[in-house]
Parts: sequence; structure tokens; C-alpha cells
Amino acid sequence: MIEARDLRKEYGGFAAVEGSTFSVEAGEVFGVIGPNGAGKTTTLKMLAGLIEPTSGSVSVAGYEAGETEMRYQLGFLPEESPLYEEMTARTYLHFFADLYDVPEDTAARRIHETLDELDLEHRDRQIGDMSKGMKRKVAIARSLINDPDVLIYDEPASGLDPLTTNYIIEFTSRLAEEGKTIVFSAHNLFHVESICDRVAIMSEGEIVAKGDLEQLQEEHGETTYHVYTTVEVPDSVAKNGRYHRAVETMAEVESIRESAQQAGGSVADIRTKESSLEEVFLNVAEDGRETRRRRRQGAEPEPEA
Ligand SMILES: Nc1ncnc2c1ncn2[C@@H]1O[C@H](COP(=O)(O)OP(=O)(O)OP(=O)(O)O)[C@@H](O)[C@H]1O
Repeated sequence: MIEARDLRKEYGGFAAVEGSTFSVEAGEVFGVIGPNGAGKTTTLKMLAGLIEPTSGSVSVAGYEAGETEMRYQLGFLPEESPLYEEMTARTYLHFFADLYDVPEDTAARRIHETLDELDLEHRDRQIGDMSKGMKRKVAIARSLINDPDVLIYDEPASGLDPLTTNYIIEFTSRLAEEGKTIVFSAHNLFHVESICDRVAIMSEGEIVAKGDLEQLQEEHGETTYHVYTTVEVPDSVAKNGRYHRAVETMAEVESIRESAQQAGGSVADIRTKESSLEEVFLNVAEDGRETRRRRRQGAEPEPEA
């Protein structure tokens, strides 16, 4: 549904994004994460055809980014929505429905249903008088006005209270269940983890890791084994009548088992804990920083173009 090939965006010689290649299948939810300034917004804007790549290419639903037909397939939610403050939510949404050639009766029904689903009250209040969460909901409704197949959401819940944030994340998840293809960026990795099928981790303009959570955990995460024994073993800590020790390899688990048996006891329980997306992200960011530092010092080869 979306193909990005070797995307690069330069601003006055500075590469905000470089070497970005990824694809998003129809119906997938694809998360783009990374620290501030990593190139997420720049990437999403290139996908939406709002800025032109310096080199590389993007296609969405079979159209090249920027082609007029593409905009009918796409709903874009910018990080900060420029809303027309003096319009009411309803007039604003009808205005955009008109720009997308949505017939009047379809628009009225769609606006009504979407605002109902988003639980937006005060639809005839001027946007300038609305709260931040209400404005975000109007912007989301705007992204859906043309009933697009592809949604590109930049930080959909940024700066909102936890209740509204949850509401918007759940709403986004429902859109995915309805079959929309969604690319979104977020700093809250718990949200990304809970609704994304696959994730790209960006750092200093480059995608430094991508895959589903399982792949990312395998490649960049760690498994911790929490072993509980009935008797004290070296380096264990007494906990609720048992002895606990956390280790990272099965060989260490075996050695604990042997120690417990030698002391006349046994292993009562082993619990496995995989890295969260946040831990994977921190590992990848740290590895990426180290690789770039070495590259700058000439110890690591430049990536192939
Ligand atoms: N119009 C522009 N002119 C010059 N530099 C820009 C422009 N837009 C973005 N940049 C630079 O490109 C880099 C990537 O910015 P971008 O907004 O894509 O990052 P981001 O990952 O979305 O960050 P954040 O999480 O803070 O929103 C930053 O160093 C930024 O300063």
C-alpha cells in the first residue's frame, strides 16, 4: 500500500532523512518512533506528498506522492493542526468535504457519524473556543472526511490528557480494524506497542531498526529469566518464602538448578520477561549513537548508498 525507497531529504546540506526504505502492507498499522529531531515528521510529510524528497521515491495506493489522485486515498493529520479558528467544527468539516468533492448528503452523514464516534460535543462552537482535545478530534475528523484508505498521523495524541489520549488511541485502533492502513508517529511507546503491527525506529535521520515487536525483541532486546528456588543459591534474594535470582541465559538457569539440588532443594518457578518496546528502543538508540560515533571516527564503514 505504501512503498518508500531510499528516501532522502536535505535542508541546506543537512540530511534530515537519509536512506529510508520501507513498505507498509494494506491494513497494517506501522509506527515510526525515534527521539526528537530523528526525522519522523519529515518522513511522514514525504509520504503524504507535502514535501518533496531530495531523492528517492514514495508511492501510496499505487500513486506517486504528490499526484492529485493520491490525495483522495490519503488522510493526513499534522503534528499541529492548523484549524480555522473562526469556523465551527461543522462548517470546517463541510468546507473540507467540499474540497474533496464529497457529495453534500454523504458529507453530512459522515461528519455526524465520525463526530459521534469521536464523542465530540459542541459541534457548532467556534474552533477557536474549543479545548486542545476537541481541536484534535476535529482534525482527526477532517483526516477522515474523504474516507481514505491510508491514514498518516503525526503524533495523534500529543499533549492531550490521559483520558482523551486513550480515546484517540482506541479510535485509531478501531480504524485499523475497519481495514485502514495507518502510519503514525508517537513518543508514547506503550501506545505504539499496543496498536502497531510493525515499527521503524529512527535516529538522526536513519531507520536504525524495523520489524514487528518479536523481531525487534529478538534482534535488539533481551530475555530475562526470573528463577525462584526453594533453597538459598548464590546471589539469590529471599522473597515471599522463596529465593529469587534474575539471569539472562539458560546456562545460568541450569547452574541455579544444580546449586539448588546440591543444597537439597529445587527450582520452584521460572518466569520469562521479554524487553518492552521502550527497552528495545533505548538499546537501539544507544547502539546507533555508538555506530555513528565510530563511523565519524573512521572505524566503521559508511552504509552503502
Ligand atoms: N523546514 C526545515 N528546515 C530546516 N531543517 C528542518 C526543517 N524541518 C525539519 N528540519 C530538521 O530536520 C530534522 C528532523 O526534523 P523532524 O521534524 O522530521 O524530526 P522529528 O523526529 O519529527 O522530531 P520531533 O519528535 O521533535 O517532532 C531536525 O533536525 C529538524 O531541525
